[in-house]
Amino acid sequence: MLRVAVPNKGTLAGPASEMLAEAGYRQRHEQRDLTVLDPVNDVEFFFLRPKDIAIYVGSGELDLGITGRDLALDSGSPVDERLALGFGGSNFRYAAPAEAGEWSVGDLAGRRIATSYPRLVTDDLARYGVSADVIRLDGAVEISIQLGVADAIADVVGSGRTLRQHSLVAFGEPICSSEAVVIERRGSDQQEAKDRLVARLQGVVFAQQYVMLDYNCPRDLLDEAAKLTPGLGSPTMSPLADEKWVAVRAMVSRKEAPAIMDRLADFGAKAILSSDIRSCRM
Ligand SMILES: Nc1ncnc2c1ncn2[C@@H]1O[C@H](COP(=O)(O)OP(=O)(O)OP(=O)(O)O)[C@@H](O)[C@H]1O
Ligand SMILES: O=P(O)(O)OC[C@H]1O[C@H](OP(=O)(O)OP(=O)(O)O)[C@H](O)[C@@H]1O
Ligand SMILES: [Mg+2]
Repeated sequence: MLRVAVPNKGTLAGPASEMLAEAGYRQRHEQRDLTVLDPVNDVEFFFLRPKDIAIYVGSGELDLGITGRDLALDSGSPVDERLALGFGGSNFRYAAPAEAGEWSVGDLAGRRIATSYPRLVTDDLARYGVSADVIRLDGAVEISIQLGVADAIADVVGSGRTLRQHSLVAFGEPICSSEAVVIERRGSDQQEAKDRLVARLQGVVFAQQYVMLDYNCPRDLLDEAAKLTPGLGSPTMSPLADEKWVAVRAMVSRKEAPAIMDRLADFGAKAILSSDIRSCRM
């Protein structure tokens, strides 16, 4: 049986479970449940703290895990990234008080840097050849400067609201650009079962990036229509009762769909419909 780690709380927990459910796996109904057995798919899910997941997967106790790329890197565990899931996006960045002027990474030399991700920070400072005092805190890192235990911080930046609230300004290149990822242990077994779960999740990730467009197109404009909506292979075209018209169906990128629909309408297509795709295998 495949053993898979899923975040039990925090930013990644809800979307991770929703994505697994969409991929056809049984998920917990009770927030407090720590395990869920899915006998149909021969998988057992373990609901763990996001920070601990790479440790369980890296030790070989669990076969796969969903966690943040930043957390996986910070764990130092021997895990590989199998799939990026497209949610939980953030940047891990240095920040310092706005009133202290413009900082660069070199200015961190000899300073105290508070963070919940000490390995990420230590490794990054080493890349710059900067020697500083890394102070490990569990959370609420943004307040540490105000409270006098640090001169600068390195933390997760999502919307940037928390930094602004504490009059902090990010500086330097992002240390890590993160999102939720599926990780596995380097060189572990159960390859076939792992590939199946990853393929199912890939199908959901892919489906979320596309919509299905259906529209009726005048037959003499089909070439133009095919250029606008080439689909992934080629668009499906079916005759209609009225011979002058053809029904066209093609997948298009979700982001580009509204503009493509405008252009289809402009050149005379009718009954242009966009619908969600829930999952797919390409
Ligand atoms: N706006 C955000 N705030 C916090 N984490 C985010 C955000 N966006 C994405 N993430 C990602 O979520 C993961 C951290 O999750 P979370 O903060 O829930 O865990 P935690 O800090 O260990 O738990 P907790 O905050 O409950 O102690 C990281 O991979 C981080 O990059
Ligand atoms: O840029 P923003 O959208 O404001 O989000 C970033 C903040 O969210 C996270 O905190 P979290 O809620 O996980 O609390 P924590 O600091 O206790 O981990 C992170 O550590 C930042 O503090
Ligand atoms: Mg957090």
